[in-house]
This record gives sequence, structure tokens and C-alpha cells, in this order.
Amino acid sequence: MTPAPIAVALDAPDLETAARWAAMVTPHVSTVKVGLELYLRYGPDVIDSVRGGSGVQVFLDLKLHDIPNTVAGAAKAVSRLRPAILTVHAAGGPAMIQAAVQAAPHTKIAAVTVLTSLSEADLGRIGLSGPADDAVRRLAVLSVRAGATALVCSPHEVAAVRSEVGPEITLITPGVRPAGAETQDQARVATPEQAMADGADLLVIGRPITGSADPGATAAALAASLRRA
Ligand SMILES: O=C(O)c1cc(=O)[nH]c(=O)n1[C@@H]1O[C@H](COP(=O)(O)O)[C@@H](O)[C@H]1O
Repeated sequence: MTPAPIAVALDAPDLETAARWAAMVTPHVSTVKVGLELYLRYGPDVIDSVRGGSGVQVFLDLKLHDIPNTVAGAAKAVSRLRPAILTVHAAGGPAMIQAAVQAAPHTKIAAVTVLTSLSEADLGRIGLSGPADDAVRRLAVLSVRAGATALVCSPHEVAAVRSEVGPEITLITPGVRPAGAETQDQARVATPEQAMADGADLLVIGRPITGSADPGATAAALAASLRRA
């Protein structure tokens, strides 16, 4: 069976746990995501540990955000690990995004628009007043013009972003919670079925899978529910 378009966020405190979660979920999902917690603790070796010899895609979520020259150097440094996807913050601006794209030609650069943990009240506090949708769409268009071939946004904006950027751009949505699950620190959330129906290509799901009693079974159940939807 084709693995489901889910990236499991391996936000684990140690490498053994992350590798165990990865082995449990990889039969069911297309992608595993390594984020700051694991990468800052273990460095580049973490990538091979979570790949574990399987064909799973690795999404390296470092959310780079710096001047173009620094981001280019960082993207080049990690591109030798051949991650399928690497994140940068769209707010770093077009020259920074372009620098990442040029430095890592074999990796899909995904621009993070507005973090899914931010509510509209939070956005007002950081000076982005108005609906989240407006900021997300603006950053999405700017990122694609700068060469990003993937975007990260919440499920709330994915339909609007799809209509702005067309079918070729990979839309990645964290902030995904199965019906009834706790939202935790996520503010703009929807169910996996809703996110897919609205145009997401890849769902990022962490704690609802990794915090469950059996991450493998939970990933399999989510994959099955997406196939039915
Ligand atoms: O770039 C990301 O993956 C990301 C962007 C965003 O706006 N929100 C967001 O939650 N993420 C990541 O997606 C994952 C969500 O994890 P859970 O909230 O546990 O499902 C975490 O690893 C976050 O770092």
C-alpha cells in the first residue's frame, strides 16, 4: 500500500526514541520530520538513524532565518545529507529564500509562512494585524516568486494558498489534530481529512501519533482514515 502523505514529527528528547518511532511509523507514512530538538542535540548523524535503511523521506525542519549569505551556507551544509525537504522562514524575505534554493538544489525548500501556534491575537501583538489568511497568502506568493517549491501553512489557509500558487507547489500543513484530540500549543488547527480536502499535499502530525500508546497503530489508523476520506 502507498504510504500516506503524513510527515511524523519526531520531536523526541533522545535518538533512541526517535529511531524507534521512525521504525514504527515508516511502513504507514511517506515522511519523517527531524526538527530542532533532535538536530541540535545529535547533529547530522540523526538523519541516518531515523532513515534506518528504509526508503522514507526525511524532512529536515530547521526553519532557517538569517541573512541570505548565512542561510546559503547553512543550506549548503545540510544539503549533503540529502533531506527531501528543508524549511526556512518566509519572513526572511525573497533574497534569503532564493539563497537557500540555490544552495540546496536537490532539496525542496519549504517556506514557513505563519507558525500554526500563533492566533490572530498573537499576530496583532507582533505587528501583523488583520486576518492570518492575508499574511499567509502574502508570504506564500513572495516565497514562490523567490523559488520555494513548498510552503508550510495551517489547514485554515491551505485552500486560499492553493488558489494563489496553483497545483505545482507542495503545501504542507502542521496544526493537524484528529477529531477530539487536544490542540496543545497549536492555535490554527483542523482534522487530517479537512486539511487534505482543502488541498494539503503533506500533513505534519507529531504528538497525536508519538504521544499515543502505540505510534505504529495510530499512524496506520490515520493513514487508513485518509484513504477512506
Ligand atoms: O515547519 C513545521 O513543521 C511547523 C510549522 C508550523 O507552523 N507549525 C508547526 O507545528 N510545525 C512543526 O510541526 C510539528 C507539529 O507537531 P505536533 O503539534 O506535535 O503535531 C512540530 O514539529 C512543529 O515544529
